[in-house]
Order: sequence, then C-alpha cells, then structure tokens
Amino acid sequence: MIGFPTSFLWGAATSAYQIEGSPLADGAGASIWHRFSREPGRVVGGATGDSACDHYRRYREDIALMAWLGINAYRFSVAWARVVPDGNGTLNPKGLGFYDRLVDALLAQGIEPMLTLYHWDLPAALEDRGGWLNPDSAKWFGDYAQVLFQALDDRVRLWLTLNEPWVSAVLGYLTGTHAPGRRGLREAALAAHHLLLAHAEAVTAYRAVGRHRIGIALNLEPQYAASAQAEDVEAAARRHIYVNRWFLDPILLGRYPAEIPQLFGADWPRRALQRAGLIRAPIDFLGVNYYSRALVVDDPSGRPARGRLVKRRDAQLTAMGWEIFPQGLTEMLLWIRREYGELPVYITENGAACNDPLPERGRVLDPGRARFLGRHLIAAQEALGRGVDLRGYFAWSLLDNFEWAYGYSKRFGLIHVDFATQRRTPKMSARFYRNLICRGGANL
Ligand SMILES: N#[N+]C[C@@H]1[C@@H](O)[C@H](O)[C@@H](O)[C@@H]2O[C@H]12
Repeated sequence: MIGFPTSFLWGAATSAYQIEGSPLADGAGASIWHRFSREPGRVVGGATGDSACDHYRRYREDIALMAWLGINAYRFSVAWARVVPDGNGTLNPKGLGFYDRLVDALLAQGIEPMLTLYHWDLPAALEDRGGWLNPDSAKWFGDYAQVLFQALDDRVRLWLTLNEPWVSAVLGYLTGTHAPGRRGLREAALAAHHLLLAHAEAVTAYRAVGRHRIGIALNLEPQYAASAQAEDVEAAARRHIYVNRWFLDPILLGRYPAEIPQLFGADWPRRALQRAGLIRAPIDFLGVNYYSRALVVDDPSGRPARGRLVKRRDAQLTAMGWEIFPQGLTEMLLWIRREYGELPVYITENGAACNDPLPERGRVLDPGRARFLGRHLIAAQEALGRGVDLRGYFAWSLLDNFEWAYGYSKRFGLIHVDFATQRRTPKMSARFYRNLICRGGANL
C-alpha cells in the first residue's frame, strides 16, 4: 500500500457556532443558529451555542492542544455575523480581530489554517431580508468573502467557500430541522441555487485578489440499493443524483443533472437552468466530508428522490446511527476522479460520534473512534494508491462541540469537553491520531 506523501496535511476540523461561544461578544451580530436554537423544541435539551467550547476566549489553550496533537493543519470557520454584524454593511474590527489573532497563533505553531467562509451560521439580519431565498444573497456572500480575502489572504492559503450547502438547503429549507427551519421543496431548491451562485461569486472574487487556493466542502455519500430489485436500484440512482450530483455537477461541470428538474417537478426554479453556467467557477480543490453510505429502498412517497434509507441488521453503527462503512470513502474518491477528472481533494471531515465514557483519571477510552479513524485512513490510503490526488485529512472534530439539533448529546471530539467546567481531556483516539501523525501515517 502506498504511503502518505510527506506534504500530506494531517488536520482536525471545527466550525464557529459549534465551538466558539460568546456569539454576541465585541459587537457581533446574531446568526440564524443563535435565533433558531432559542426556539422551543428545535435543539435537544434546549441547548444553544452561547457557551459551546468557549473557544472564543480559550483559543490559545486549544491551539496548544493542537500542537500537542501534532496536527499540521486546522480547519475552522468564520462567524459571518462576528465580522459583518448585519451581514452586508459595516465591518466589525473586533470580530475580524479574533480571526486575525487565531490565524497568527496557528501559524506560530506551524499549523496551516484552512478557513471555511460559511458553516451554516447566516447573519440573522440577512435572514430577515429573505436569507438564501433572496437573489441578492450571492452578492452579500461575495462582499463578505472579499472582506476576509483582503484581511487574511496574506496568511491563509486554503479557503473553502461553503460547508455542505446541500445540508444548508435541505435541512434548513425542506425538513426544517436546521436553521432557519423552513419547510418547502421550492424553498430548498431556490436556496440551493443561491448557495451555489454564492459559491461562484466568492470564487470569482478570489480570482481577482487571491494568491492561493479555494474550494468547497461537500457532504458526499455513496448510495447503495438495499436489494437487486429494479425499484431499489432506481431509487438509489435517484438519491445519488439528489445527494451527490445536484451540487457536484454545477460546481464542476457548469450544469445541473438533467434528472434534477424531474425530481423537483413544478418546485424547480426554472430560471436556475439558464444560470447554472455561472456556477462553474473553476476551483483549486474539492473538500469531501465523508461519514457513511446510504442503503436505499424505493419509496414512492419520499420527496424529492422517492427513496428511503434502511440499515442492514448486522451493520456497525456510530452513536448517530450511521453505518461504519470505510470502503465507501475509497469508492467515493475513485468515483469523483472518474466522473470529474483530476482534481486535488482533501477529506475535510471524517469522524464518528461515540458513546464515550466520562473521563477517569484523566483518560477517556474511546477505542471505537480510534478504530473508525484508522479504518477510514486505510480507505483513504487505498484511494491514494489508486491514483486519487488526496492532499489531506481533517478529523471531525478537534473538540466535542454543539452538534446542531442534537445539542451536546452527540460527541465527535478527539478531545473531551466538560461543558460545565470547560475542561479539555484528550481521548484515547487523540493519542492514536497523534501517534499516527508522528509516523506520517505509516503502519496503519
Ligand atoms: N452530524 N454531524 C457531524 C458533522 C457536523 O458537526 C458538521 O458541522 C457538518 O459539517 C457535518 O455534518 C457533519
């Protein structure tokens, strides 16, 4: 098996609303998650990101932990409303100052920053103007991106425009289980289209001022038919279009899959097709967020893809109920290369929620997470050996954190966080990852 290149990035990932806390500190504006998490019933236990991991104040302690872990890269997101409180207008120097200090502190430890411009926390003031349903949203995002390019491109060399826009559109506008909590197929399709236009706006803006590399992080999930029945095979094919190609094709090919308007029917924004060509602003790399595969059966009632997910009885599951399926990562990476050509790829998220025990004598034994990471890194290594231009791996997540609608009930961290005391405890999986990084990924 081929080894990992010496230039390989061994990282960990987080996002602003999930770890920072202090959402309104120093002039920051509210985000849609600050508002959504306060609505009764939206988040398990009524949890909010008000404290989270208190990273806004403890970032130096956390960077010291990153240095201990031995990672050479760290993926984080910027809270848009911290930097531009009303989303499109006056800059908040104190908000930008936090990220300026964060980047400097990372570089001082030899840790490469990978900056995500948007990880689901739209400024609430822009939601009041229609949010991602407003055709102006792409320009709002481009203006915001420009602010960060000007301020940080002298030190940030890896940029991501959006994190999982499919989740933003589907959970935020179709199922309503994420902020802003809207429920409509037409809204989801329109939000998705504007998110894609926003991505292109930022990439185009970057080409004018940026000196480094920019991409996007997509949630990609291989779809398998639960049986050889034609209807299940067709349902898996429909979901493959819905989950994977709906975003990959416009970003990389400049056109929506022909099947997408059929899936959405009358709810598809017709004008979108004419403007799809605008979305293909060439990117420098693709971020792949991989967690699991989907096992699909036909379900005529399921909108829009008419497929339902099932689990094999003998499947190994994480605490999220997701099947542990590392071979799906290899297959997805190889498929991307076959379908879209040579493109540098980073695994921008991979990790597992586990039912970790509480810390005991300074240790948290989470062998399941260590095994998950090891198996997926072997799968990544397999893809490398078969020609995928894989540049790095970011474990999700550095810290236990606010898991969106699950609140603090699901723990993905390499490092345990006691949210009452904010005490950090590296788990067994952190030590596993640290040792692996020390070996450059050898002897997996
Ligand atoms: N759920 N889950 C874990 C993880 C979530 O915490 C991230 O914010 C998302 O980018 C992606 O969904 C993956």
